[in-house]
Amino acid sequence: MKTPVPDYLDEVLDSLRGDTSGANATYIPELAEADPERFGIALTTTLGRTYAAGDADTEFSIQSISKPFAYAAAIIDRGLDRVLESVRVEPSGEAFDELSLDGATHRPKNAMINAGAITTHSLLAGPGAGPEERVDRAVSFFSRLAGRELRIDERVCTSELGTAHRNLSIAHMLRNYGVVEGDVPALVEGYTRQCSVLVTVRDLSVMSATLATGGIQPVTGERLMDPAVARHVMAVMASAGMYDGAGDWLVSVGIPAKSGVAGGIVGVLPDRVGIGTFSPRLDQHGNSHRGRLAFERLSRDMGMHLFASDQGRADAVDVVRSDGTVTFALRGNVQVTAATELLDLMAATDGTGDVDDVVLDVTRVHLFTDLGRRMTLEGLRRLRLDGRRVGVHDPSGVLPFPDLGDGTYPDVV
Ligand SMILES: NC(=O)CC[C@H](N)C(=O)O
Repeated sequence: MKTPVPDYLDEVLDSLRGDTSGANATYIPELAEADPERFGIALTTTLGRTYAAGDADTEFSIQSISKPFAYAAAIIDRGLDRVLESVRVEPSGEAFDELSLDGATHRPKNAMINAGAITTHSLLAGPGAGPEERVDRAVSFFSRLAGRELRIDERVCTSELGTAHRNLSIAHMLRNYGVVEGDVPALVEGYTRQCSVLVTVRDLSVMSATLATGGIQPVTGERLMDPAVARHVMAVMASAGMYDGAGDWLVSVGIPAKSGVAGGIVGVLPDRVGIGTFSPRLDQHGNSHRGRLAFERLSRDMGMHLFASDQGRADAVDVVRSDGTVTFALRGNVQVTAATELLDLMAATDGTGDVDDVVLDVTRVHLFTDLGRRMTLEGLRRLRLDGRRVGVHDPSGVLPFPDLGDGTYPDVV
């Protein structure tokens, strides 16, 4: 059998291909030259599977889609408090390139508009970092998120730097108010290099799936950020990622997202999927027109709206019984839903006198929330009090030090 998911994605692209509304960005001359017919989509689940259709392997510059990921890196490098001192988390309702600062604090309103993103870039790689280190930090972090070595498109970068007057004026304004320090042209060059990293929709979907899992790259299994950082970034994407179209996007698509002027859009549905689309013609907000329509289709057809209440989560508990052993295999993120399910299933083994051993298999768990962990361990503790032998199978260490509350641990199996 062949999975029908790529066929579905193909159908989505085919149904939208004829819509040629909008236009390539022209303020970066190199982008005006891009083939406007390109159209690609990819979707990566939190379990690490990628499905793609159309121009899924075409590279384009990441542009503003770099902003949420650079923001995550800055929070990792400097700590959230330090970053919040420089950049606020309020939606601006303004265009991406607005010469915008909060009136009272003279701070950029969020990290998704250029003023905030230039500031974020200045915070990369620690206090003493120079321009090159900041760019290296961005490129290497993006590469780990994508799971492959990414590179900068020097032509796009040079092209943008030739006409970067607006970003230079934003950066001078930031420098004037003491929001950023040091050499302004070098800062704008670094930010522009960050925006010129080449990606495909596959890369974008894997990068955003890493936010969806709460910071674990779902293909390589590497933890790249704390769940709190991923949550913070997704929340800011939801409120400000689509600039002055953010409210409309959140209502009609309902997927936290970030667009770039080269025509990419990245979207993330926590605990479920990361999505990337690419189509160069932009609407009046500077967001890809057909990309938006593709997101609307996915949201509608696949029930992906963040606030839809009728959708199951990827998290699940499988129960396998054999010869006196019952294995509970957990999957996804273990929070209140999966943990209550697990406890109910554990309680149901009570009546079965033929079970001696209980094994908890957490091989496919991305993370335990605090609550999920406490509930799971409490279930194991109670099963042991009932006279069962309990063991945990945890090859990747997602449930470290599973103290059952009395200083003892389950067996390792
Ligand atoms: N919206 C965007 O993608 C803008 C990114 C572009 N590099 C700029 O700073 O103008």
